[in-house]
Amino acid sequence: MNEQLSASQLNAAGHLMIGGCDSLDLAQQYGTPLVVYDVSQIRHQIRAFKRVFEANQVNYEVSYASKAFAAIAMYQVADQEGAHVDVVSGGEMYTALKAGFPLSHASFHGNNKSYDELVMAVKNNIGVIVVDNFYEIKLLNQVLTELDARVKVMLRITPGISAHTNKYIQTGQVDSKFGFDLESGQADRALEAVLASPRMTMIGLHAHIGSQIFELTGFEGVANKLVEVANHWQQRYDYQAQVINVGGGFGIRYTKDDQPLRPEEFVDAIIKAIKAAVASTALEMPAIWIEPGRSIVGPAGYNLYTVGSRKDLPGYRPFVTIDGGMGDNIRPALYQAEYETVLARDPQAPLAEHVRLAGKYCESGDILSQDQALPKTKPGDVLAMLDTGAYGYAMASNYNRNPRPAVVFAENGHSQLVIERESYEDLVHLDRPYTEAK
Ligand SMILES: Cc1ncc(COP(=O)(O)O)c(C=O)c1O
Ligand SMILES: N[C@@H](CCCC[NH3+])C(=O)O
Repeated sequence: MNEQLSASQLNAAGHLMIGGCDSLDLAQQYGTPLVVYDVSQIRHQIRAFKRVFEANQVNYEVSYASKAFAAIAMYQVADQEGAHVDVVSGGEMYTALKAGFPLSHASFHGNNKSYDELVMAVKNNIGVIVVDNFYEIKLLNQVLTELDARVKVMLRITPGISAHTNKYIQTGQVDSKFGFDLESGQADRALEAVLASPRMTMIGLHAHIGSQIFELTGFEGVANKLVEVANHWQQRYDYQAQVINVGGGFGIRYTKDDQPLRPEEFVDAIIKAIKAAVASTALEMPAIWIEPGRSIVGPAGYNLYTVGSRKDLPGYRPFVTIDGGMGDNIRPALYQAEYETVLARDPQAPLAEHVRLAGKYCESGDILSQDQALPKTKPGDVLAMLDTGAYGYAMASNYNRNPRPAVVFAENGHSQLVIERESYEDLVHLDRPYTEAK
């Protein structure tokens, strides 16, 4: 059986179970394509992160990077688990507010926050704004003056560390579009500007080097770099950072070729690196914040699809086509991301062939998997793609005017629809007829 599944995930009939629910029943009840989250896996990972901090006796926040999957239900689960969240847009903030998530427990990120978004954040008592650039410092000062308000801020630093990951998801290299550069002195000037603002309370510094990272060295590098900056700021400006936020990026296992550490092992190493670095300075130990997205929701997510057409060509790997594709998961087309897929009614069935799993979109690049070993399949079979919970639904589109799938949360044998499937009516809801201009 696929190594990413455990025997406990099969029921007596041999079907794949997700959150204690039979995946075939879920496909039947809610239709496909369907995104299903095993909620207890989400909770389990948040708790595992918290335990590492507690074992190391440091103050902390586990800030769920909600861009990985944002929905009212997800913000509710984050809140139930006492997680902090990171939001990157007015839309994520709005969704969190609708979920009743206290924005005072959220950080607001982004390299081009708009005036309206800053107003929204400040009016709703955002916990902290992670300031990215000089334009934002000016705009935020303006907003704070107009609203006669104060806000906590952190500065996002570009640490000059290139993570070994797809270049589209690297963010820590010197010429990244995010954050203040250290070498050129931008970061110092940003600190001066923030300390000079009577309305901003500077609480700490942030860096994020990228996503789906497997090596510890990048994380240890960023930990050391942030302590070095904090130390420099204390010596030069008498400013003591209360928080060091190392971002997220902990890699997860998508296929058998991926052998990452457990997410909490990355964090343990980061905490130890920060503690050791701080011990060699006169700094007081700051709180450590992390911003995991993928590692919290990725492994908890499954995409269920129904098999339709098939194309066989002598000498070529066959195409097995499912009822979804790049509209519900752009990652294979965008990053050559790979996934494992199993036959939901019998993940243990002997593998019979290698196929290309094709999507239904009008695009040659719409291949979810270039080489997937599967048992013999037939139209109507349900396939379960594993570990799709991060940046799948979150990056879904309506390309070809295909409605986006439904999302279901499954836990302890119960399932609940948390995002409805889009209807054709939803697709035209915002359209307005055009009257020819004469
Ligand atoms: C600032 C920031 N924090 C956290 C994350 C979450 O990263 P990941 O989902 O890889 O944990 C990202 C995305 O890469 C990010 O840009
Ligand atoms: N969307 C990317 C990760 C980018 C994270 C955002 N900073 C992915 O699917 O891997």
